[in-house]
Amino acid sequence: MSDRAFLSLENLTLSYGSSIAVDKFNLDIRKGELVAFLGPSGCGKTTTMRSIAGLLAPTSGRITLDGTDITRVSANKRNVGLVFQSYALFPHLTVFENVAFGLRLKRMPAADIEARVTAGLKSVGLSAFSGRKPAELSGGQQQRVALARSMVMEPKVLLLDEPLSNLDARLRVEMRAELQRVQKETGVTMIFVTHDQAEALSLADRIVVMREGLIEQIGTPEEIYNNPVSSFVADFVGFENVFALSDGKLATPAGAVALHETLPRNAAGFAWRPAGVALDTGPFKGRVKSVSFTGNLREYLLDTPLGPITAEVSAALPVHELGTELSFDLPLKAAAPLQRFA
Ligand SMILES: Nc1ncnc2c1ncn2[C@@H]1O[C@H](COP(=O)(O)OP(=O)(O)OP(=O)(O)O)[C@@H](O)[C@H]1O
Repeated sequence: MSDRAFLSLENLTLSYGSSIAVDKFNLDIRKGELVAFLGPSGCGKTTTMRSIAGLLAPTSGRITLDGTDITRVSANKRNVGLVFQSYALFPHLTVFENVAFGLRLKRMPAADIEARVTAGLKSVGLSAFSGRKPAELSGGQQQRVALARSMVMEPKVLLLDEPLSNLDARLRVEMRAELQRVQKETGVTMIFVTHDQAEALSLADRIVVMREGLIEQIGTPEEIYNNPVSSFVADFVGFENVFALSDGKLATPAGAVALHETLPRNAAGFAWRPAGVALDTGPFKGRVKSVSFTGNLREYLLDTPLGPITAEVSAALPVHELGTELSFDLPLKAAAPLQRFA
C-alpha cells in the first residue's frame, strides 16, 4: 500500500464458483478522491464494489481502508456506504425517516439524529421535502434522498453503483453536478460505477477502465480521453476510427495503407476521433453512407476502402448528400497512438 492510499485493493481476485469475475485487481485510492469504474456490462465493476462493501468475500487478495485490513471484516462494521441504482427507499416512511433510518438502527440520540438528518437533507437540497413520502418525489429527488441516507452515516468510503442510470438525460446531467458538489463539500471518498463514458469523464478525479475482470487503464479523465492505451479504451471513449499498425502502415480491409506522414513504429495502433478526420482534403476517398446532424456538428459515415470512417465537421458547412464521393485524410497530429491493439 502506498503512503497516500486511503483505500487499497491489492491483488484482489473475486470468483463466482469456478468462474473468475475480477482477476488480481490493484488500486490505491486517496482520501477524498472521486473514482469511476468504467467498463462494459459484465467486466466486473459491481463485483469489485460488492467486495469493497463486504458483500462478497474475495478468493484472494487484500482490502485495506484507512490503515486497517478489512478483507474479512463484515459489511456492517466497515463504515462503507453503498447507494444502488434502485434507490430502495422505504415507501411508507417520510424522506426524513428514510434518511434517519440507519442512525436509528445505531441507536443514536434523537437530537443528534435530528441534527444530522437536517444537515444531510440540506446538503442535497431537500430540506423542504422532509415530510414527503418517496412516491411524492421525482426520480432525481429520490436519488438525492438515497445519497443523503448514506452520507448521514458518515462512511469512510461511499460506493455508488450506476447511481444515475435510472434518471432521464436532463436529470442525469443535473445530478452529476450535484454529486460532484456534495463530494467536494463533504470530502468523502467516493467510487462510482458507470458504463457511460461521459459520466465518468465529467465527474471523476480518476477513471479505472475495466475489461473482462482486468484493469485496462487507470488515469485522469484527460489521460483516458486523450491518451487511451489500447484500442479497447479508444473505442470506449469515442475514437471511432481505430486501426492496428503493422510495419508502420495501417492495417485495413484493403491491406496495409501508408499515410503520407511516417508513423512511429513502436505504436500498436492509431485512433482518430471523428473530429480528427480531415474532410474534403487528402489522399483517401469515401462515399457518404449516412449523415447525422447533432446541433453544431454534422457527422458523416463514409464507406471507404479503409473500412467505415466516421468524420465530424461543422454543421455550418454545406451538407454532402448520400452517395457523394468525398476525399479525406487521417492527419497524424490528430491521432492517438495505442500501446495495445484489441
Ligand atoms: N451472482 C453471480 N453468479 C455468477 N456469476 C456472476 C454473478 N454476478 C456476476 N457474475 C458474473 O461476473 C462477471 C462480472 O459481473 P459484474 O456484475 O461485476 O459486472 P458489471 O461490470 O458490474 O456489469 P453491469 O454493468 O452489467 O452491471 C460477469 O461475467 C457476470 O456474469
